[in-house]
Amino acid sequence: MTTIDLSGVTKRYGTERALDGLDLTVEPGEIYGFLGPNGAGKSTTINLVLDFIRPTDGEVRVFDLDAQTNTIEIRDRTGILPEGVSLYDRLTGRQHVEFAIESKDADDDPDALLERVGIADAAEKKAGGYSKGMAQRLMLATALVGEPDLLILDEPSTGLDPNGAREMREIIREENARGATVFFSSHVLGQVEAVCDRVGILRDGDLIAEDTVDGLRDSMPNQTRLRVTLDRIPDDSSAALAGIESIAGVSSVTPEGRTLVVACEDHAKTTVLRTIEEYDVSIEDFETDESSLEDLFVAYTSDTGGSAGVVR
Ligand SMILES: Nc1ncnc2c1ncn2[C@@H]1O[C@H](COP(=O)(O)OP(=O)(O)OP(=O)(O)O)[C@@H](O)[C@H]1O
Repeated sequence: MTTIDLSGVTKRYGTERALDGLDLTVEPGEIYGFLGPNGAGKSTTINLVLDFIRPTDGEVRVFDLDAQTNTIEIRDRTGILPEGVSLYDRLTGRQHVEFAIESKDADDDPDALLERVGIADAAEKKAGGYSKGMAQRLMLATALVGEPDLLILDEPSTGLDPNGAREMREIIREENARGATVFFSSHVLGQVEAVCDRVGILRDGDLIAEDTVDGLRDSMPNQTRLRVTLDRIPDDSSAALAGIESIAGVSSVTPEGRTLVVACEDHAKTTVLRTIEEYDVSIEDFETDESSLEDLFVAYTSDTGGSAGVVR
């Protein structure tokens, strides 16, 4: 059985093509991270899986069932954390969970679910008064109702503080250990890197890379991250950043106080160091480390970035 199977899926909105012949397979028991910049087509894919929208072309199957003809069974077996909050302001947290339990004909304990997502204290509070993070936690509680076979999480860390994001990762792992398949979309990469078995990178409606995080790293062996500490911030720091960013092989430059973090191909390292010194600053220290998924993501999805190619 395959949990999610899209084959040759194209979705057009008028003349806009959101997906372009997408083939995507998620196996049972996987935690699959679906990455892509804004507008890449992630939410469109999720909406197709749940039959909220229909493909212009191609086939969408979930649990080996046709997404269009077996929608109710698919939704019954799936827990969904949609992008953006959709709560009823006048209902309390517990009422939301109770409603989800009733709709799924499940027998979960609403208080246990609220406790699990860390908002037991706010069970009686109306959702209209929830903070963004609390709202996101409540939506997660409703997604967990009925021990779904598939959890679909669209940008799950939205609105969460670092603690909330860590707790979200723990819940994802627990759900997976129970047997759930997890499919989540994100452009926040730390989340994905920490929990995913496999990652697919979507760009302009096309899956441009798909592998384990380690596999993606191996496919770009020359990609490293350079941390350069300067004696001071250059006078014209934006010109310095632009100058470094324009070097061939550099995919991103991030200033962290007096330290510059540069994701680049190996061969560009010397040019990066030389270019930095042109801005009248001295390099106090530098170190290189293995590229993070974030660097790979930038390299894959930016027009200027590195030598990223298609690895599928
Ligand atoms: N209802 C719609 N009508 C017209 N165009 C749409 C509609 N929904 C999405 N699109 C377009 O389809 C493309 C893919 O959008 P989608 O929302 O799937 O991207 P995404 O990867 O989820 O982005 P984000 O990370 O910003 O949520 C975008 O170019 C978007 O403008």
